[in-house]
Amino acid sequence: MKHASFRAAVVTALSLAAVGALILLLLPKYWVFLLTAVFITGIALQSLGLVAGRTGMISLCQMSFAGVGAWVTGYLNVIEAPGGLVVWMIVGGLAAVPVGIAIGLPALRLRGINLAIVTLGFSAAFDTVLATITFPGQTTFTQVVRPSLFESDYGFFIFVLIVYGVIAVSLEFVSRSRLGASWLAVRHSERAAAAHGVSIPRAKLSAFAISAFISGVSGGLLAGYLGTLVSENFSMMQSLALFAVATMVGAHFTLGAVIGGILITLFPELLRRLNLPQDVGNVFFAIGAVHALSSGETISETWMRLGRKLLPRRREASSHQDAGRLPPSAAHEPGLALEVSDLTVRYGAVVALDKVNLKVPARTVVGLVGPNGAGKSTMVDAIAGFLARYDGSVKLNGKPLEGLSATSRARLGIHRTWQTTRIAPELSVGGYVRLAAGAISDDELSAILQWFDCPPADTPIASIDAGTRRLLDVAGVVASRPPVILLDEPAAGQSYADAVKLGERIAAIPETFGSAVLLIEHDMDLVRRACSGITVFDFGRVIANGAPQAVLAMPIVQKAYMGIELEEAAE
Ligand SMILES: Nc1ncnc2c1ncn2[C@@H]1O[C@H](COP(=O)(O)OP(=O)(O)OP(=O)(O)O)[C@@H](O)[C@H]1O
Repeated sequence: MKHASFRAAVVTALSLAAVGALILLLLPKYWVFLLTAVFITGIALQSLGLVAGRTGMISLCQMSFAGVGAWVTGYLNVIEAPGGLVVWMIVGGLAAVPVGIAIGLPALRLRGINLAIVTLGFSAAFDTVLATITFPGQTTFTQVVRPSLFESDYGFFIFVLIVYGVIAVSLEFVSRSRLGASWLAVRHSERAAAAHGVSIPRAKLSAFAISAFISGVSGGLLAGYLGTLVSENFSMMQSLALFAVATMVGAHFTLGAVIGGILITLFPELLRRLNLPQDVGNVFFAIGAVHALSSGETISETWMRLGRKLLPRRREASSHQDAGRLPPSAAHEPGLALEVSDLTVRYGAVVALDKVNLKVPARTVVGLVGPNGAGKSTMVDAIAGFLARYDGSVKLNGKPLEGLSATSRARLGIHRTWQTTRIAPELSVGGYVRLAAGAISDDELSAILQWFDCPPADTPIASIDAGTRRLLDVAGVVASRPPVILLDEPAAGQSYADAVKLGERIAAIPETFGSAVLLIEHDMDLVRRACSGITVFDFGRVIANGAPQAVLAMPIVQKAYMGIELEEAAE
């Protein structure tokens, strides 16, 4: 994993160095000056790509964060604070962080259009404030002093390119870390992210904070680039145009941020040469954004897809390394791992669970079966903390869980899978297992993936089929070796042979990893193979409980589950 981050970082740094050298060698000063703006805009786009592209939150006030950074940089320049532009723009970026967190707070509750309105409102308010207080040095025409090493336009281009590279490389590392994986997981499914113990508030606020910092730095760079600034540089319209371009190009890709920077900077230049009004650019950006949203593909993704077709095929996803060693079996408390007492759940008038009791001893696999609508998934939701309220109690190793969120329950040791997988397709196989399992060595990761017949760690999840994703879902929760694992129909979509194999694997989980498993399944062969005990639900009540063979032979179970009439079953 670290190697992949390092490789990506080196590729990014070398590409930027090569592009920078070509620009400096081949282009006249005017174009170098314009391209400096491309990379400054690219930095602002990277910041928006983080919050919108990676984490899935709409931010229509990104240029306001840049405005905060620029204002602070301008102020430090006017008072001749020590450190010069490098320090000023970092301080400017840091000043934007609390603003980013303040804007991120509504994002904890709001999504989509509601979050868009809040961020747009902030942008409009910031416009007014900036127009009133004006930029430091604006009225006295005090130029922001550039670093002495990078004073000329050529020098400042190199300076901006270095800052762009440092931010792009840092984002490469962060995006491959657990924090980066948690942003993608939150974007894809907040519930699934919480089930892995991801703190949704922390993921969202960290995305806003880091994004505001980067945007603030871009504002500081703009101050050094232009010398003096006016409030129009950071207006609401600028934020809207930035968002439209970020959506169109896919600003969370390094390539996308550069393409977006080129569009925003050079399109107005083209329009000026064609004697067309500048506003035409915004119309073009809006159409591009709508196209990207409706086609589901950004310009970067289109280019990368075409690149993959045109360029000679890289070797297919690597095969597994030599089998590593599985992590040791976890030593969880003996006794009852999970105890559910008198659990009642109502959805309005529907009583989904009615005073249900269930026990899962440590290091065992217990099956939970019943016809469709019997209440099995509701049971998993209640145990894992995904229901707003229920009556009764759920205990993990004897400790009541009432009042704890899904994230807290996951951190205490209840991990679950879902009936339909909710794995972020942008992650790699290894990235997903690390998100689900936390600290795990490369060897252990490889061994677990092999144990479940999952593809190697560097395989992109987008390239694997639905059945394999379900296996990966199970591998992720098992790799974390929690006291209790809840598997919701893991064999759905698997072939008979694969389901048999999966049953054997699930039966071996307690011995191999130390976890207890509550298994919901309709495949009775798998249940017989994997479980030491089963509980049968019908209409939200427990109708039978005991050893699999005996319970599945009960007439009441056969009638409820398989539709066999009592009389027939009794014969
Ligand atoms: N969000 C909801 N709002 C209202 N009713 C619900 C909701 N979720 C489940 N129900 C109802 O609660 C009952 C139990 O549903 P649940 O999904 O838990 O059953 P299940 O045993 O998991 O079924 P399946 O095997 O089809 O997944 C059903 O009558 C269902 O219609």
